[in-house]
Amino acid sequence: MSVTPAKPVLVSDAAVQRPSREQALEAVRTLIAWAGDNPNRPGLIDTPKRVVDAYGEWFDGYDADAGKELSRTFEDVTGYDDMVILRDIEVESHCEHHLAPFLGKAYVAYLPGEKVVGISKLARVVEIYARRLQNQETLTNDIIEAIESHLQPRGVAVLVDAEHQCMTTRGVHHRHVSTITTRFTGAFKDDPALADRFLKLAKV
Ligand SMILES: Nc1nc2c(ncn2[C@@H]2O[C@H](COP(=O)(O)OP(=O)(O)OP(=O)(O)O)[C@@H](O)[C@H]2O)c(=O)[nH]1
Ligand SMILES: [Zn+2]
Repeated sequence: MSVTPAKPVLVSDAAVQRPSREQALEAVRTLIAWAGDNPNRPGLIDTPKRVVDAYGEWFDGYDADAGKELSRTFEDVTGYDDMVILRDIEVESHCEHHLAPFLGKAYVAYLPGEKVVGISKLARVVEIYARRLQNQETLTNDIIEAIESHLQPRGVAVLVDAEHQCMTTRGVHHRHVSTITTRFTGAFKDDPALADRFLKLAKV
């Protein structure tokens, strides 16, 4: 039996330790039986392993540090002082209420202060927070706060547009409803024309 060393969970709670891989496999077997099937039948025998590996991928944001991604900055941008905007960043996340996927796009802009960051790092920040359990509002806030605190820009704008499978495949069963969350800080918050330009450039 392979046992993964227990790591602390992100939100510190003395009563909660990250379980061993074997415990996670057992939990998936339990859910399969709860669904009404036999986890020992040939078609399902390797499923717990696949699900646990998939969880490792879907939730690898817990082991990543957005601050580290934003720590390598550049100062020589030859006087460029307008917003930098990334459109259509893929969001693949899971809601904390149902563990159901929510899929969509993020749009991230910032007005550089002294520091400019490599553009791929902004997409990495989105990915790190998306690969944790949260709701869309928290995802939006987490992205903003990471950029704010590590780059000290003149302002940040984030928009997330996503479809929640907990609304489409269960519960209310409303297809094609997208949820949009936005947050603006600094100059984007103070100047509605700037926020407007962000929305126009994002072409959401
Ligand atoms: N604000 C917000 N709500 C979310 C998000 N993801 C899922 N939800 C909602 O979370 C709510 C959970 O409501 P509950 O009444 O506790 O759970 P439920 O009985 O499964 O609700 P239904 O989905 O309506 O069947 C639902 O209304 C979901 O649509 C999110 O990112 N943000
Ligand atoms: Zn949900």
